[in-house]
Amino acid sequence: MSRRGDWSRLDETDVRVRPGRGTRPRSKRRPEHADALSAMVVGKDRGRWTCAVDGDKDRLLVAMRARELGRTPVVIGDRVDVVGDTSGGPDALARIVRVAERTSVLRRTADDTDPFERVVVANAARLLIVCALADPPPRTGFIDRCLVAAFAGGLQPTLCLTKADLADPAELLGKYAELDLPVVITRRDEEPAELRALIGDEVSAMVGHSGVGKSTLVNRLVPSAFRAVGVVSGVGKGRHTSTSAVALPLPGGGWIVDTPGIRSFGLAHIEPNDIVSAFEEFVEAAEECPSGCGHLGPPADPDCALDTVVADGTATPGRLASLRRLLGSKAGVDDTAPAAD
Ligand SMILES: Nc1nc2c(ncn2[C@@H]2O[C@H](COP(=O)(O)OP(=O)(O)OP(=O)(O)O)[C@@H](O)[C@H]2O)c(=O)[nH]1
Ligand SMILES: [Zn+2]
Repeated sequence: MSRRGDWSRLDETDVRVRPGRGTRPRSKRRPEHADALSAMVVGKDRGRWTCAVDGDKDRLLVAMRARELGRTPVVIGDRVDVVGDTSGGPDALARIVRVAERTSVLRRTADDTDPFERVVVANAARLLIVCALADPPPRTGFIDRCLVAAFAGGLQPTLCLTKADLADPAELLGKYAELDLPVVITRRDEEPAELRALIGDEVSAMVGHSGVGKSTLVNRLVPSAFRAVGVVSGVGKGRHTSTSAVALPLPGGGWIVDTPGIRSFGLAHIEPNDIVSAFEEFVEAAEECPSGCGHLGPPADPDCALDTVVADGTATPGRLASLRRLLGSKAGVDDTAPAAD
């Protein structure tokens, strides 16, 4: 199988033992592991994965990758099958034998230490884009790039605007009105009840620059008693020692995946049509575009058909402008990456 690009379509047939080289007879297939347990990966540290059996925060185990998995990446949020010592005891080590097809992916961008874009969170339903209304001032460039990563990766982007005691959200909201995004506005002296309800029992990934109030929010969402899960995986509070993402369990059954150390998102692989797909009313028109159309409109794409959707009244000019701003932000130079924390 070709590994790069194909991981999202993995199924159990991909973890068969490979046929021997040359004239050696085919090795027999591995047992199907009918007794495997299903689990969600909630932590990853130095070749060990912490998994929650059936997504239950009270049934944690630590696993290694089974040899038959080859180099299939296993990341936070992955749904995996585990076998072996699944007792979850202090010295118990289970084995991950299968990785389920992913429903969404969040990739971090390549950087100096690693030339490949890599998936950092799998299967998150939502991307919480945390942005302070002031101190630090909001950066729309960063928000736009997060939106592109979410739309292309199949996550529902959600704006989470913090520090509402310091500034009025109206101006910033105006810039995103046409995108129909869920928005929650928070401040540290208030319970984030609305955010809690939005997350529900699903997995949400969280991103934001340093200082926007992510920790403040997480502390409100995740009671300290629940925080122990992060410790098992060797991350959690002492996150300065690690840049791994970690999933923290919420009282409502959902999980929040903080992504410390992720400076920006991998957008290089994204095709314009991946973004257009998230804008239903433009999808059909995009098929009429010349091949390779970037959908930016004139002068870059003078024959782009998306303008016809506005001309016939199906979409507003503002909606197309918002879509094109996102398409443009993918192409733009990423000077919006938050500093490493
Ligand atoms: N005025 C005001 N300040 C806030 C609010 N939320 C957080 N802060 C402050 O903003 C600062 C940064 O908050 P953190 O929660 O540490 O931010 P963070 O995003 O986790 O930052 P890193 O830990 O650097 O990643 C702290 O001094 C908080 O007290 C808020 O709603 N209003
Ligand atoms: Zn086009």
